[in-house]
Formats: sequence, structure tokens, C-alpha cells
Amino acid sequence: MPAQRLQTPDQETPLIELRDVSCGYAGRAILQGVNLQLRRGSVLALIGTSGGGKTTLLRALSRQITPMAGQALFDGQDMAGLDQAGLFAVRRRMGMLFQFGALFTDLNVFENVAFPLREHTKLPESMIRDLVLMKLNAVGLRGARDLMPSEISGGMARRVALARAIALDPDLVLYDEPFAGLDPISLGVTARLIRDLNDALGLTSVIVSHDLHETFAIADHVAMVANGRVVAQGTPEELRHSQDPLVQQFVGAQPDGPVRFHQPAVPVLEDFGVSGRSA
Ligand SMILES: Nc1ncnc2c1ncn2[C@@H]1O[C@H](COP(=O)(O)OP(=O)(O)OP(=O)(O)O)[C@@H](O)[C@H]1O
Repeated sequence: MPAQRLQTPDQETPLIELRDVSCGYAGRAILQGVNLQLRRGSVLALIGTSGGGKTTLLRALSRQITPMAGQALFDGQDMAGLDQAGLFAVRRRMGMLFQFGALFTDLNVFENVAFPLREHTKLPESMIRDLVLMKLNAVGLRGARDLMPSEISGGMARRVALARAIALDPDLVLYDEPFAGLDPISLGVTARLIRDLNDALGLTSVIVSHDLHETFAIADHVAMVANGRVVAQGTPEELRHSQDPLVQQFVGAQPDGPVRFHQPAVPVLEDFGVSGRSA
């Protein structure tokens, strides 16, 4: 019998790849023709105008919604072909931190982080304890294990949510607005932590955020979503120097540009009943 060769993951294969993906809800496409590759070990930031489709793209990446056209691949495998068990297995490799990273208010910090381990594994209590304390240590909160969510600050709560998102040692972590509502110091700490955890634990991360300064500081790659498409992608530096007027307006935080400040309307003089001639 020929010797079996061990299958090693191909590090060159992107962890996630979208090929010409269109996606949306109830038959209505929100995004079209999206091509995106997510390199292992990298941090991708999704930026763009409100309602432009960043969260929708995050859902397509994690197969919470199925593409209407094109392919979404995880580890080289088209997720459309996965049965229930296959999808479950893929999801277990993804950690998620959604807006505000809400904690269970009736569970203490330790139990919040232990929750996914208890839900998804049958590990003995001693191992759950070690894993939870390791994750809490990684976010600097091993000493806060017995506190209730009402007893910790917003920034600490976000770090607990982060520890919970990585409790199952995922390959990919998805963050939807991880900085929302944080003061500038906690925001900086959380951003740095996301990058450090990514590198120390060999994760791959996707961050949806409006905080361009912090996001650009920690991302390897940025994709800007607007008008139903990924209109630009590249390194933070490339986006900063983009000549695209839409990217310039967004990254430069200019109030007017291709995205108009005013909704289209009849001329202002007409609305106020002024004819333009002196009375
Ligand atoms: N579950 C849903 N069902 C139907 N339409 C949805 C759903 N979720 C989002 N949408 C629509 O999809 C569009 C894109 O929304 P999405 O939340 O992806 O944008 P976003 O860029 O993340 O916005 P924001 O920055 O404001 O969070 C919006 O028009 C929204 O109304």
C-alpha cells in the first residue's frame, strides 16, 4: 500500500476568497461583482458609507448569507457546496464580535468567555478553566474574572467580548464595529489588541469600522464599499493616496464630493417661495 502523505494546509491559498460575488436579501442584490482575497494572518478593514453594504459583505464572507451569484471560498472550498455539518464545521473556525459585543448580563466575566466552550465542546471543567483564563490573560483581564458586566467599564466589556470571540481558537475573527461607543483611549487599546491577538495567535481578521484612523493603523488591506460595489482596495497607504474622488472624499472626511451633502431637491428659492426677482 502506498505511504499516505500528511495533508498540510496550503499557506498560499487565501483563507477567504470572493469571486465575482453578488449578494443581498430576498432576491435584492446589495453588492455586485465583489472580488476579494483574504491572506492568512492578515487584517482586512471594510470601510465605506453608511448603508453601503459592509455588514452584508461580512455576512457573505462568513456564509451567513449565500451569494446570489459567484463563489465564496473558505480555505479553498466553495461554501455553497457545504451541507449542514460542513457549514457548522466552517462556522466553528470563525469567531465573531458584533456591534457593542454585548455580554450576557447575568453571567460573570469568566462565564461569558466560557459560554462558547460550554456550548460547542464537551471539554472537562479543568480545561475550560485553563482556556478561559488564557484568553482573559491575553486581553489583560484575568484579574476581572469574577466581576459582573455591570461592574466593568465599556472598554473592559469590549475586551471580554474579544476574549469570548477567540475562545474556540478560530482561524478567522470577524469584527463588526468593534470600536463603537468607546472613548479614544479604549478605542486605541482595543485596536492594538485586535492586531496583537491576530499576530500572536496566528488569526486572520476582518474589521468593519468607521474609525478610519485606528483601522488604517492596524490593517494590512482595506476594501471600500460604496454604491453596491467594492470601489477600491489596497493597503492603507494606497487608499490614502487614491486619486478616486469617492475614496478621497471618504478618507479625507470631506462633507461634499461624489457623495452629496444635499439630497436632490427643487431649487431652494422655489421652496421658500422666492421668485428670484426683487418684490
Ligand atoms: N437583513 C436584511 N434584510 C434586508 N435588507 C437588509 C438587511 N440588512 C441590511 N439590509 C439592507 O442592505 C443595505 C446595506 O446594509 P449594511 O448593513 O450591509 O450596510 P453597512 O455599510 O454595514 O451600514 P452601516 O455602516 O450603517 O452599518 C441597506 O440598504 C440595508 O437596509
